[in-house]
Amino acid sequence: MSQPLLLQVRDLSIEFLDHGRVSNRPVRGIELEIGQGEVLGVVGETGCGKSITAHAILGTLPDQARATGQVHFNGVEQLTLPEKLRARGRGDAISIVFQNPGTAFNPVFRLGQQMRMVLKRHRDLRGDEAGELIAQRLDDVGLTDTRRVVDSYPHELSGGMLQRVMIAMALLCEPKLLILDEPTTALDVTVSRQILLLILRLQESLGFSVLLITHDLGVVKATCDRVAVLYAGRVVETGPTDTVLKKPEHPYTRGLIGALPRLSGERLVSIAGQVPGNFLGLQGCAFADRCPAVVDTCRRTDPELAPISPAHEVACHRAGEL
Ligand SMILES: Nc1ncnc2c1ncn2[C@@H]1O[C@H](COP(=O)(O)OP(=O)(O)OP(=O)(O)O)[C@@H](O)[C@H]1O
Repeated sequence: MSQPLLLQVRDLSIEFLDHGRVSNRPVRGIELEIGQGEVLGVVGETGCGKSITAHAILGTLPDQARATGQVHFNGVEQLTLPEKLRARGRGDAISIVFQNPGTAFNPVFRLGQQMRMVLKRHRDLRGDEAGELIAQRLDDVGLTDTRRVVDSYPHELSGGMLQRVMIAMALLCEPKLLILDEPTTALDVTVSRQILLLILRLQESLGFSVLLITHDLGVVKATCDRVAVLYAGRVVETGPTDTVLKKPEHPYTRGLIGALPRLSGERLVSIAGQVPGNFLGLQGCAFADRCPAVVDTCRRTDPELAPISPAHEVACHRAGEL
């Protein structure tokens, strides 16, 4: 990576506790890096630990969860910081846009009021100054009838418009990192595409970094500089998007690529089997039961993430052989 590092996640593990005992370990030693102005895609099937990793980075894990490892943001370790000092608490550092805009807003306040509350809390801005910035951000996201938008309640706008407002709101405090958790899953294909292109355009002009969580490699291909493929709470392959998609080394990544829709109309090949329901007590490689290239070693030892070429890392005993 050529850019200076903005986010570095080292050996992040997350456990859930039930009556003082560990009931699940959905994240098991995740490693991620994002450079300044870079777009990183985090991809994997449902239940692989994508969202919960984002919550650990933000410092918004549920009370019964415990995170270990390191999350360095701008060189400052976040996991051990008091809540108020965390990057998330400052508003100008990390913002998040969730999948479902319908539940992200307070239904009883007009959208303009909600945006003003954000500016007052995080930037101590109010009055005309706040109004101008809100109008500018709404214009940036393609909502030109700003008066109507700020006077609306959330239920008065379409899903696509609300998603744009959510992006505008997330950018009000000029974050250095924008986390997008399946930002367009709830939208139809055309609107989803417009929103992703919009985010990329804003990312280029405003210069923030993006962590894009998705289960769709097609979206990663169209938008991300680098990609990290997650399986059962671990990164199994990571590298520049072009390299990983053209020369995938992990059988799981190959499976995800095989499941992408083709223009040629070829039949989709989905990966047989399912992600394990609970990752506690897993032995060996978590993908072994679904892997077409499994050998004995895979069932005994969990492979480490290791470089296979500059900037391209894979956690597979068979990497380079297949
Ligand atoms: N509040 C919770 N209590 C207990 N376990 C949880 C909780 N939230 C998440 N988990 C566990 O963490 C696992 C990973 O969840 P996560 O939401 O991060 O998956 P994901 O990869 O983002 O999936 P999706 O694409 O469906 O959002 C879940 O399968 C579940 O076992």
